[in-house]
Amino acid sequence: MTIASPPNSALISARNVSLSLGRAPSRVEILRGIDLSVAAGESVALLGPSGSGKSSLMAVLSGLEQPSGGTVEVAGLDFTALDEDALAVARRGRIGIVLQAFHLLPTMTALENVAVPLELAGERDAFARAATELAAVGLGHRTGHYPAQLSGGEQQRVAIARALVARPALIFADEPTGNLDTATGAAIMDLLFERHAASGTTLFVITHDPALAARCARVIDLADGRIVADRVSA
Ligand SMILES: Nc1ncnc2c1ncn2[C@@H]1O[C@H](COP(=O)(O)OP(=O)(O)OP(=O)(O)O)[C@@H](O)[C@H]1O
Repeated sequence: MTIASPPNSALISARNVSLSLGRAPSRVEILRGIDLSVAAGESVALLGPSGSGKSSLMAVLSGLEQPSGGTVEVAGLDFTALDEDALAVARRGRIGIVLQAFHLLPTMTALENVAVPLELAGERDAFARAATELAAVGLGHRTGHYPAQLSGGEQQRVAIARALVARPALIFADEPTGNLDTATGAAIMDLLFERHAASGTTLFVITHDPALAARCARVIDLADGRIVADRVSA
């Protein structure tokens, strides 16, 4: 008789993940045997020197990039078995991504930037939900503005509203405050942590900022493509 293994309760489960890019002799080993499990509701900071592979690991865990080896499961779905289109569908509604450069569409208003991805996903009340989300990040009075008419902090709020509006279980943020002054950056992080606390959203944040890392319950150190420390935050 075969005994079934228990269901994997981790929200993110990476096993022996490797990533190499380029061809020999200039092939670069970016991730080397990453094993990582993140439970639903955790807040995780990913630290490490420049070039250690943080953004690459995030790209692999969020389904933006396929690893060269190993497996990545998110919410029980084997990302490594999916093609690009299926990955895009899998990310939709499950994963929100916030990057250092806000990546807003310059020809769309704040409201359209937040609503359009939802609308493309077939949500009928996309604009109403986008307006609610913009109000929640303190931009209810700026919905008709274009990105160029907004400050850096306001643009990042729009990017956060866009990431949160589909109510994803998992938020990835890659140095979300890197382009902002300290006070604005702290306010932006408050938004992400408020959502984490209120909705149990799992938060995975890449940062160089020790103060920001200390706000996460768990801190992972990456060096040269490997996890070298995985600890409870001090
Ligand atoms: N498309 C690519 N082709 C070749 N090498 C790449 C590519 N993307 C990233 N790399 C290399 O992979 C390594 C890891 O890059 P990555 O951006 O993941 O590091 P990081 O830890 O996020 O760095 P930073 O803190 O500077 O953003 C770097 O040496 C980088 O030059």
